[in-house]
Amino acid sequence: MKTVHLTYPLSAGIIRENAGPQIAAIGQFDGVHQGHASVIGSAVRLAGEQGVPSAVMTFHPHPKDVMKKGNYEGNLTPLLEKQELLAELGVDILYVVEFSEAFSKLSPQAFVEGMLLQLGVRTAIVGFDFRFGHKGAGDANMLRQLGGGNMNVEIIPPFEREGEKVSSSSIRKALQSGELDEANRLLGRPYRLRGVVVDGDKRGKSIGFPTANLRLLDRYVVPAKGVYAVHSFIEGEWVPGVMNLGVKPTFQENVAAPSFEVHLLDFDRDIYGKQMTVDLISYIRAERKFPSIQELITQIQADTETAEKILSPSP
Ligand SMILES: Cc1cc2nc3c(=O)[nH]c(=O)nc-3n(C[C@H](O)[C@H](O)[C@H](O)COP(=O)(O)O)c2cc1C
Ligand SMILES: Nc1ncnc2c1ncn2[C@@H]1O[C@H](COP(=O)(O)OP(=O)(O)O)[C@@H](O)[C@H]1O
Repeated sequence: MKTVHLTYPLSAGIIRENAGPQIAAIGQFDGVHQGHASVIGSAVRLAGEQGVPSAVMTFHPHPKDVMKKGNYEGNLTPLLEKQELLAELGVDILYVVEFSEAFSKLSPQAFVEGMLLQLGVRTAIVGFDFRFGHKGAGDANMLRQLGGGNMNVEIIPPFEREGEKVSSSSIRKALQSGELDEANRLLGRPYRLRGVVVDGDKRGKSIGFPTANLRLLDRYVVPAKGVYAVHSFIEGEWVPGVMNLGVKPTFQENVAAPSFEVHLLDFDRDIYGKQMTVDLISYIRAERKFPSIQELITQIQADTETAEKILSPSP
C-alpha cells in the first residue's frame, strides 16, 4: 500500500502522479472496526472486480481534534496503526488529507470537484452516516448528486452486532469504562498501543517486578486505569505480560497523567529505548492504593498468575 499525503487544492504534480480510475472508500475510520472493514472491504472487492486500484481517503489530524482545539481525547488507531490495518485489508492507496481549519470550511462541491473528481474516483464508497464539507453540510446523497455522471456512490448500511450499531464512540466508551472484552469484540481484534520503553522510577526491579514504562508514539484513547493481561511485541517476538495502567497510588498522590508499564513474564533483558507493541487481551482488576508495599507485591504476584492463565494457549 502506498500512502499519499494530500492538501487542498491538489497540486498539478499530485494529480499527475495519482489520477486514474480508482475506487475510494472515504471516512475517518478511527478504530478500523468491523463496520469500517465492511465499507473498506466493499471498495477493495469492487476495485478487484474492475481491475483498478482500491483507495481509502481519510483525514489527519482527526477533524474533532482540529475543531475542539486540543480537547480531543485521542485516537483508537493513530495514523501508524491505521496504515498497518488498511494494508492488511488489501487497500492499494491511502490518501491522508491534511485537515485544517481552512479545509473544514470547504464546501461539499469543492471537495467533490477539487479532490475526488480530480483524482479520477470512479466509485466513492461511504458509510450510511457519512458527512462532509463545511459544518457537515454534505451527506451521502449529496455526494451522489455532486458526482453526477462522473462518479458513482455506494452507501453501506450500518454494521450491527447483536442488534447494535458498531461505532467508534461505543468502542471508546467501552475502553474507558474497563469493558475491554466488549471493545475488543467491536474492534474485531485486541486494542493495540505502541510506544518506546523509557526510564521509570527504578522501583520495579527492587520489588521483584521490573516494568517497561512506555512513552506512547501517538495520542491514543486511554483505557480505564487498572491491570491488564497483554501480549507485547518486543525485539521481534511476542511475549506475554501484565500491564499496569495507572498513577501508582501506593507510592504517589495527585498524579494526573497515567503511566503504561508492562512486566513481561519470564523475561530478563534490557529493552530501554526499544519500540514495543502492546495488545490488551483482558482486563484483570482496577488499580488500588495498598496499605503496604508487601501487600502490593503479593497482589502483583497474583496478577501475574492470572495473566499467565489467561494468556497460555489452551491445550
Ligand atoms: C501487575 C501490576 C499491578 C500493579 N498494580 C498496582 C496497584 O494496584 N496500585 C499501585 O499503586 N501500583 C500498582 N502497580 C505499579 C507498581 O507500583 C509499579 O510497577 C512500581 O512502582 C514500579 O514503578 P517504576 O517502573 O516506575 O519503577 C502495579 C504494577 C504491576 C506490574
Ligand atoms: N521481565 C521484564 N519486564 C519488563 N522489563 C524488564 C524485564 N526484565 C528486564 N527489564 C528491563 O528493566 C526495565 C524496568 O526496570 P525497573 O526497575 O522497573 O525500572 P524503570 O523504573 O526504569 O522502569 C525495563 O525497561 C527493561 O529494560
